[in-house]
Amino acid sequence: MKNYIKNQIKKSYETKQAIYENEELLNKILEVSQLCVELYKGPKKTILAGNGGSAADAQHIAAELVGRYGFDRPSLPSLALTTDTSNLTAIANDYGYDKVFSRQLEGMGQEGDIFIGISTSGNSVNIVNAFNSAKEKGITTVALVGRDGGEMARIADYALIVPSDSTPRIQESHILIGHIICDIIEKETFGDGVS
Ligand SMILES: O=C(CO)[C@@H](O)[C@H](O)[C@H](O)[C@H](O)COP(=O)(O)O
Ligand SMILES: [Zn+2]
Repeated sequence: MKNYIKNQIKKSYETKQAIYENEELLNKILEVSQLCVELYKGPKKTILAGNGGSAADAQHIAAELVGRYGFDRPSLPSLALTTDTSNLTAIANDYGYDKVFSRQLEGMGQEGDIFIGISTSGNSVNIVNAFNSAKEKGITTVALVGRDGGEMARIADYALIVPSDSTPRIQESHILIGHIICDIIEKETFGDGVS
């Protein structure tokens, strides 16, 4: 059993090692971070969404920005579309679960915002629909995904694909990438920058 636990940990750090060695993915993480830094120079916001564990990741990342990540500084506007149960239940009930994020994005997204959709498969239909709504509104789309990236990676402006086929291992890397992006945003916007 202890070996089983050690094997899970090994798989987790091997996935992170694969990211560490993937220059293309590292460049994309940097590109998305810089995009967010530019966004926060104006009155724009990041918007996030995901299902299940990825819903928790969306909320976690939004809270790092609105609250604080590493040090005290002014709040950065960020919205997780997974938190308002009245919106979620009404939209799911009246239009279907596939519309829970796209409908909110249509109401609350503004041109120039960035929408980050989080999914391990890259094929969650409610996020794919939200990407399509985002495009119509002039909102930049970022797919934080795994496996082969799925439909989301195909239609997003930027695709960060964790090189793994395991849902939990992908999720563990998603939050690592989310933390790195928040770290860069905070340091570049309010600190001494990132060298
Ligand atoms: O956290 C986990 C599994 O680790 C689950 O809650 C998982 O997020 C859910 O099954 C999601 O519905 C999966 O959706 P997705 O990652 O394919 O978009
Ligand atoms: Zn999970």
